[in-house]
Amino acid sequence: MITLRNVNKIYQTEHLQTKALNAINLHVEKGKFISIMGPSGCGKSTLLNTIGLLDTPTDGEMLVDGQSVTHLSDRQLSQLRNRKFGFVFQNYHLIHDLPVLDNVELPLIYRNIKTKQRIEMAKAALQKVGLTNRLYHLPSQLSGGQRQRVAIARALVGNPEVILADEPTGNLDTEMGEKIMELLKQLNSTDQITIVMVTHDPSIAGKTDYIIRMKDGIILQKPFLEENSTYHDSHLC
Ligand SMILES: Nc1ncnc2c1ncn2[C@@H]1O[C@H](COP(=O)(O)OP(=O)(O)OP(=O)(O)O)[C@@H](O)[C@H]1O
Repeated sequence: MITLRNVNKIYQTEHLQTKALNAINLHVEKGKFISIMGPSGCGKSTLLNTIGLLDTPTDGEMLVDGQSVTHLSDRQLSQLRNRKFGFVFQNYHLIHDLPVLDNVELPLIYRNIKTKQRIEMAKAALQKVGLTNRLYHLPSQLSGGQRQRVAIARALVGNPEVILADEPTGNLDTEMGEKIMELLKQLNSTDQITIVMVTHDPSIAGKTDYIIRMKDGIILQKPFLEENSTYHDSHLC
């Protein structure tokens, strides 16, 4: 579904050059739930944002459904991004003065969907995350776990094939984190949504199909699950 071939990402500031991604080869297969782990600054978010077409590689090739995206215009990239991906962040990224329903509707406004249909789609997404009783609450009137559910509903509302989640349980206590993880697992297994998730929590990562371990911009280790199978080799080119 998504393939990175020899992808590098170099950030250049006035005093420092950082190789955030160093010759990354990776294939994300449809329907999988993958986690990315590694120390702070090793390139996890950069990798996630590159997969989601939010960051552009410095060089290397990226394919989405077998088509190279390397030479797409910004407009083509943002259309593909909006259609294909839903994003979930550690800090929820909700708009504070908009009620839950309006927050979830937002991505549909960019698709020129009419109001009535937008409301129906947003309500359906909120039903999937179990929040139909909070449609008109403001984010400040919700718990952390509920805010993350709203953010997941917003990611789901456009029917994405892939959810990219950057530490979705990072601000939640263990119990809430596990509930969010159950929800993501359910979306993966029932709705066949591919999920790539950055996490620092080994117990959360252990519930995913496989773990990509990074250090200094490099994919360090092939997935530890099924250590002796050929399965992982087909995922990491
Ligand atoms: N916009 C930027 N400009 C310059 N350097 C950057 C930029 N974004 C990231 N970096 C650098 O690239 C490296 C990788 O950053 P990234 O955010 O991907 O790491 P991470 O593994 O997600 O870290 P954390 O776990 O702390 O969130 C870091 O050394 C960081 O300082």
